[in-house]
Amino acid sequence: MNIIEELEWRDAINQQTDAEGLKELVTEKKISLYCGVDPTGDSMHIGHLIPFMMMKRFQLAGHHPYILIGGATGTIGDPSGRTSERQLQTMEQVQQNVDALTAQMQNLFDFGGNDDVTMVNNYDWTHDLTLLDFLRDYGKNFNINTMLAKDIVSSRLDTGISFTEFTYQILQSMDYLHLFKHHDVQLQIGGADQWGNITAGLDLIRKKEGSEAKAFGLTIPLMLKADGTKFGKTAGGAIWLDPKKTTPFEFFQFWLNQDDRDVIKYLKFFTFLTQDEISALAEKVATEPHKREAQKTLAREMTHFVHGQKALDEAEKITSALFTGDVKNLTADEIEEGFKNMPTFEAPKEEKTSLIG
Ligand SMILES: N[C@@H](Cc1ccc(O)cc1)C(=O)O
Repeated sequence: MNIIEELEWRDAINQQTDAEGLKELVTEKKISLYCGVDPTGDSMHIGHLIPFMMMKRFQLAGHHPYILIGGATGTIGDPSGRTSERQLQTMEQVQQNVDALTAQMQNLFDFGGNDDVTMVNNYDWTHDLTLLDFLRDYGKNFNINTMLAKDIVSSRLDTGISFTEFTYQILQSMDYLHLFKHHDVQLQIGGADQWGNITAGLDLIRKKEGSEAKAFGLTIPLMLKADGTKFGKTAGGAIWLDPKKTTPFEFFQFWLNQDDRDVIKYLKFFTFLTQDEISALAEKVATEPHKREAQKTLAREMTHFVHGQKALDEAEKITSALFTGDVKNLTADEIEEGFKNMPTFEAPKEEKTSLIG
């Protein structure tokens, strides 16, 4: 199974520009690929994590990921998936967020250690570009009609979109061109809402580098829950990677409480477990669902990946102490945290049948 076939098995592909071509390329050679994130906040949440988990899969298969932090694009703001204009952040805010996200990425990928990963910031090749060069070298290759037809823009035509946000797709396209030319990056991946930006980049590459240029795009599906509610959000808000915003115990509980109907989908999508390991867990969901083996494995794998072994041990310790009621070895803080984050189970509603009438 090559990496693309593996992603297909994991149901992790939404759209691809040339499925056969990409399969051929990844079997032929080790490629470089990239995915970007904008520093719009000081922490990623689990939604952001998804494309980077896919990058990690490529890396484990021997390919070379480039992680792009959008120090430039973050000063503009991607209009994708939004119904209204963003408020601009100050340059200082953007820089603080770049630092915070860089540190988080360093936790997930082992830079300078075993992981073969490169981190780049698009501010580096964007900040000294003059307005005239921008218009002559890049703007000239973008057709307004094509730009208007992209979902990102067309969905905003009623409410309005500034020239600044309208231009965002050009900035992201410049990144792909830059990485293609200077680092031989041949694939960009992103969430489902990135399709318009990714294909804009491919058009630019073909215009500047020739129609034969071998570059590809791939998006990852939007995660849906079986009960129809939004994945990754709880009553308390998003599930953050920053342990100060979502504690490792809360993070662990989030995964532990997934529905039987979703858990196998998430194991495939989020963990690095093999096909055989996941089939064995699917069997357990079917035969002994009360043991919640699949959920426990999901919670362990994810907490370990994001927070490491020590935090996982701690989360498991609080969970099992609360479960058995044996809390004497917990500190007051641990007990308080446990209770604060205890899942609330809704009692099944009794059917009321009226005896009269
Ligand atoms: N637009 C992407 C982030 C990004 C920025 C620059 C890029 O070159 C690529 C991706 C997002 O909002 O998720």
